[in-house]
Amino acid sequence: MEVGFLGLGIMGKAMAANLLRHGFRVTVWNRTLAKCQELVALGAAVGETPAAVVAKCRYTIAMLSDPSAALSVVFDKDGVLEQIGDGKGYVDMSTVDATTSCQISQAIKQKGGAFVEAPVSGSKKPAEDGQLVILAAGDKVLYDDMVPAFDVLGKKSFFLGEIGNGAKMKLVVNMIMGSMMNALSEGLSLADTSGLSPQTLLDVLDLGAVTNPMFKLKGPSMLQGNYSPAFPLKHQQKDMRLALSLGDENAISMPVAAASNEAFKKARSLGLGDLDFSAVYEVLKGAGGSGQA
Ligand SMILES: NC(=O)C1=CN([C@@H]2O[C@H](COP(=O)(O)OP(=O)(O)OC[C@H]3O[C@@H](n4cnc5c(N)ncnc54)[C@H](OP(=O)(O)O)[C@@H]3O)[C@@H](O)[C@H]2O)C=CC1
Ligand SMILES: O=CC(=O)O
Repeated sequence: MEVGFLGLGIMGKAMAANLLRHGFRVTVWNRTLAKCQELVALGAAVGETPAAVVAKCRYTIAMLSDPSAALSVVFDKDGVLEQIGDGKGYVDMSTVDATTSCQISQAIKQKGGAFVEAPVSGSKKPAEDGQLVILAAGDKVLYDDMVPAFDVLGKKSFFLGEIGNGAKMKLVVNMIMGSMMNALSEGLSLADTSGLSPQTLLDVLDLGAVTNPMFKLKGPSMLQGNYSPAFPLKHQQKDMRLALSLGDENAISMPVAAASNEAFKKARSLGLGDLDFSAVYEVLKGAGGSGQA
């Protein structure tokens, strides 16, 4: 199977490499073209523009930072729309809002192409290991065509029906994840300032009802101040913002998510946006704990 791949950031690079490892022929494009070289070394071909990739490949996957990047790659000059058409499929796996996804879907369908949104749950390591959870929606025929690729990229894929449902599901999941990260950060800070060992807190949490892979993975590195980015904080804040907007549209009160969003915004204002989202701990330590914000 030949696929195009647009966007070689933390996730896109790992996902495209995984497809190559599993025998897919992959043509890559990245806004900063130099980043394609690592994939070329693994056997990828390079397309000079998104349009060139779509012209060459029947199926093209995108993994881009946010709604504005997702729209730009489709609608701008040399974008996906210039070459999409009958018999071609476009699969956007970026985390965006439902409105962005619907806009892309309508434009692609108008040109005769097929569209699936397929954001993923799971971070850098699951992307490297092909263990993502894929939250797809849109054209069912294209979804079925993509199953061999989804089987390589993920451990499970859900087909959620009409366009927008994948985007919304992803935002709900990440809203919960961001709030949990804030709760963990506050707990570590409270333990520390009240004379308890934060490491012992992690050990206690791990044995009780709230144990989870995220606390297990992130907790120890947070205590070491290691925020090497797997999931950049600026993207988590984008997801909180988009989830809150979904809450606004549906008149759902989300005080916990709103407070968490404020902490992520504060972290961004302190220049922590490119670090891992667990760096929000630095803000919560600064708010009352022993650490420096
Ligand atoms: N990291 C993670 O753990 C996870 C991330 N996600 C989601 O996946 C998406 C990608 O995340 P991640 O790989 O971490 O992000 P990165 O910031 O590492 O990569 C972002 C990618 O988007 C490209 N890009 C940004 N702006 C534009 C633009 N205007 N036009 C064209 N390309 C652009 C970047 O190109 P360039 O190299 O030129 O900057 C890069 O390829 C995001 O939506 C994120 O929320 C989902 C699950 C997990
Ligand atoms: O979007 C981030 C993730 O870990 O999932």
